[in-house]
Amino acid sequence: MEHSSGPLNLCHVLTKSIIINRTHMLVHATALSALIYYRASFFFSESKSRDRATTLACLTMFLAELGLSFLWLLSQAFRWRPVRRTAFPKRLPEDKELPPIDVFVCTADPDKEPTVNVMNTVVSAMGLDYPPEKLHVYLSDDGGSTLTLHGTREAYDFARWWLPFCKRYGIKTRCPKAFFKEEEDGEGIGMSSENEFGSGKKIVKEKYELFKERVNKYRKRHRGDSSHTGRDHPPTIEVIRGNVPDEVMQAHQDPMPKLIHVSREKRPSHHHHFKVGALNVLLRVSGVMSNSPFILVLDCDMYCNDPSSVRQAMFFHLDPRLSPSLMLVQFPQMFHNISENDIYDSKIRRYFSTCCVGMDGLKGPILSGSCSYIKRESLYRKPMQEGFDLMDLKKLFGHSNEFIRYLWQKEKPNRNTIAGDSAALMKETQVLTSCGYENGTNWGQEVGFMYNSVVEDYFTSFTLHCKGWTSVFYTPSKPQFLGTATTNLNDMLIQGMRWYSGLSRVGISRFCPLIYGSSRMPILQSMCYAEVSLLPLYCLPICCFATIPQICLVNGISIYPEVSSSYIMLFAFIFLSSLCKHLYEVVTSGHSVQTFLNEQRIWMIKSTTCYVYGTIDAIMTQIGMRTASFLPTNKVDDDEQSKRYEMGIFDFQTSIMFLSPMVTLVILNMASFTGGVARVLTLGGFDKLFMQIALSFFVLVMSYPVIEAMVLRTDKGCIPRSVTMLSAFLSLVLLLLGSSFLM
Ligand SMILES: O=c1ccn([C@@H]2O[C@H](COP(=O)(O)OP(=O)(O)O[C@H]3O[C@H](CO)[C@@H](O)[C@H](O)[C@H]3O)[C@@H](O)[C@H]2O)c(=O)[nH]1
Ligand SMILES: [Mn+2]
Repeated sequence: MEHSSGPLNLCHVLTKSIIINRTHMLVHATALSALIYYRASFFFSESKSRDRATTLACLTMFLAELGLSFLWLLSQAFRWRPVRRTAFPKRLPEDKELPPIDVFVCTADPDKEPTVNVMNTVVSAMGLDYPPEKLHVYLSDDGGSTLTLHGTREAYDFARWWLPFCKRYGIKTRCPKAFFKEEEDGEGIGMSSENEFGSGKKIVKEKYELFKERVNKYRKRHRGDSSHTGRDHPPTIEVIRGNVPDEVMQAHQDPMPKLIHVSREKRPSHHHHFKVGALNVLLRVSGVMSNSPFILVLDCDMYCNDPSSVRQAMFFHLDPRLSPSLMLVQFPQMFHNISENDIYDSKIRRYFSTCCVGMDGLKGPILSGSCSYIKRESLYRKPMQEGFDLMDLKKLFGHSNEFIRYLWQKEKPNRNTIAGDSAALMKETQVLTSCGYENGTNWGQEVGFMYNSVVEDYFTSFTLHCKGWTSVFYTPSKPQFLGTATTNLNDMLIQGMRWYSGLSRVGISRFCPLIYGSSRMPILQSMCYAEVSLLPLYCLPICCFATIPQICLVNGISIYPEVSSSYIMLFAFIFLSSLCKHLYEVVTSGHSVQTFLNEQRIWMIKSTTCYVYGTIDAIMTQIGMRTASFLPTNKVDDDEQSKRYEMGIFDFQTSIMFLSPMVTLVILNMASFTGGVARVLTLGGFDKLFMQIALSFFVLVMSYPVIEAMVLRTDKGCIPRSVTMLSAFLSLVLLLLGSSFLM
């Protein structure tokens, strides 16, 4: 479907990065081999100076070093062949040749996900720069809330004013909330309010305020009067027509994209599989309503910031060189509420600028759950797979003949675009959204988005990559989507715990990427998947590094080479080489040294909190002692917390479960650093203990915000005295236990 001569897009291999990365890999790997040789030879040498304590401590550290080296090795797959993509907008086919699109927006909890914000996402999706008759927006409401349904109707009414306004004046920011904020901040398109645009803007602003007011009024009036809950409700499907009768809207007869509200049936007796269950329901409902070959998946907070994203995705999906095996085009998740300092690494820079870019040069990035244009067919079968008989299809997809009839849209795309909500069609959708529909089928196992992990995005794209599909990562200069990032420690750690539990669950299951993936995809691609799923395992070496050298230091046990030995250079080199490489990656991705420090610190914090709990949770879920859970992340701002975040001040208002391990380790390092310095001053042995003193010092420098919140701060975000006392006690116990174990 190429329009004019030349391809729709190009993929550039980043040669300079490749040379630097591979050279660094070679040098660093050589140094690591030397370290392994040094440690191993220690155990095989016949030294008299070796006592039980030193052997035990050195053995544990050796295992920790091996663990770190293994994870480092896996992470090199991302650095092997990074690429960048460009596209040629002028070569895209004309509108009439473009395929239809279904947009899936998921929401679950009107308390944590404010309805007005969800509707902003919905309206921004309706505003995508695409022929309206080819665009269908499906909103999944997992909470089964009448507020969301009411809000959707109101949003549709508002969109009737908003979309023509955007079209008329070429407005690029089609999320109303973002548009009005830009205008307030003086970043808008800057026409005076005297002219036609000004009066048009005044009208839509009034309509927007009215829309917000009506939604909020409804929320107040109907709070708590619903007879059903988020876990127990019947299905409802509604093709939205708005609250205002059509004749009132005479002036706005422009064709509008279809908006469909879907709330699947949920019963306590049936596992609903959280977001991924909702996505599979949308897949079926849209399958009988519009059945578009491409699907944009959005979280309810991820609004479309650039209406052209859909066309940008088509540069790849319509490219005949890529298209036969291309399952998805992933845009980076970006966030509108990140402060300059970004103390919690809410941007997840490493993932989007190193991992995704690196995987793009292999078989393609992991699905990120949002901001991705997915090919419907990829969720149904392997690339180019033919030959199913009807019984096979029913076993895979369930008993709906209607759904199966429209399954292979490829032969005749767009044959079932919503003509109206005829009674028969509505009845069919009720069947498809019922909670028992999937019984005895292969939904979530063979077809659709995959169950078995709360990180459905990761696991779905893993299985699809295993089946031979590929994906593309594309980062245009303007952020295509903007979401709400977690900007306080508590939300970040809770979200992290869910992610790392879901990821480790895959890592420890039969789908472990290194085993299951390596025979089904190139080894480098499976290493990337493995690194992501085993990421929480960083907790093991990091917790060793934060305790063992320190306990040994207090006891005068040396576990590193002496300052006078040349081997100390080896340890120093490995330490500096990994820090420098990280710094290089941060700086070349356009970030500051401060970002580098923040990322290091957050990595340490996560390693001692959510990586640990995530792994424990995954193990318990795997052996059946727990059931998986997915509490939606809070998307409501707390003013005081937001202020602290903006100022770059850590907010430690979180549970004791997260605080105590972190604070315990910091206190242990404080104690060992002071004890160690006192020891070398009085008893000598600086030469032997220097590395351990330096390590404790490094941990303390990186943990400065924790120390400050413990010792100096008294505001609401500080670390409570009780936690400090408990942690001091725990670190004493740790020190005594460790010492007695070693002695
Ligand atoms: O039972 C549920 C729970 C959540 N959601 C929706 O899922 C989306 C993502 O949930 P959120 O709470 O924002 O989780 P995050 O951790 O921020 O989401 C990231 O991680 C998820 C995997 O854990 C991915 O699905 C997301 O796309 C990705 O942005 C939201 O729109 C929710 O409304 C549901 O529809 N049903
Ligand atoms: Mn989210």
